[in-house]
Amino acid sequence: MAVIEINHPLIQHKMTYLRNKDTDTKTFRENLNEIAKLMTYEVTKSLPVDEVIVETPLMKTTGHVLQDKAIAVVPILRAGLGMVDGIVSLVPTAKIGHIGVYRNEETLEPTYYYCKLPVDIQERKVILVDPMLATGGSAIYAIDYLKNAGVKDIVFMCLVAAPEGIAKVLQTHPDVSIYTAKIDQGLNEHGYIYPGLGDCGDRIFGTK
Ligand SMILES: O=P(O)(O)OC[C@H]1O[C@H](OP(=O)(O)OP(=O)(O)O)[C@H](O)[C@@H]1O
Ligand SMILES: O=c1cc[nH]c(=O)[nH]1
Ligand SMILES: [Mg+2]
Repeated sequence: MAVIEINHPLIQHKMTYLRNKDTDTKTFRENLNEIAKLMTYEVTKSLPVDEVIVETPLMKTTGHVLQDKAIAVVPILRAGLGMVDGIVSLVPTAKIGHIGVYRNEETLEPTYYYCKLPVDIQERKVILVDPMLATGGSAIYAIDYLKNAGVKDIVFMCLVAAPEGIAKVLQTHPDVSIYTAKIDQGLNEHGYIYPGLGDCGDRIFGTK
């Protein structure tokens, strides 16, 4: 499908705080969640709705509600967890799955370690989330896993994407749209996105 870079002043403002190496853990977490929330408005633009009758204090009228099995949010552990609250605070009907994948520091290959998905996930549009799209290895692994579980409709939401990772995902999964807050310049020799924001999982959880 496509890569959509969501340029919005509020997102740009908050991204600058995420990038700043001196931003403390609490502020980092708050901004990450707020950006995910702002991006959700864009990503959910085409969610299906059902027509219902609702009674106001004056009269009956028709309204619309999100279809019951509309979406599932699936964070790629750990850093994806930093986006979940912001998203589900806007979409209360969303179910949540988890896929644990970490990148081997030497080979940069994705290493799978955990997964739990809603039983009806194949009936839902899945918003797969991870703040960072670097080589694309983790995202591609997770998309493969979801497709093997029968999921048909997947979009990928991240905050910072390297051109290399975008190309890899679009090449292997052209049916998956990528929503990102920023397309950055590239990857350094350690597979980190530059200018980037460092190791996102470690900055969210203070593990380094
Ligand atoms: O596109 P890739 O080259 O796969 O890199 C991106 C992945 O790397 C980071 O996770 P990490 O492996 O550091 O695990 P963590 O989120 O638990 O820190 C990040 O959160 C992505 O999941
Ligand atoms: O820049 C990067 C690349 C991969 N994973 C991260 O957390 N940051
Ligand atoms: Mg990760």
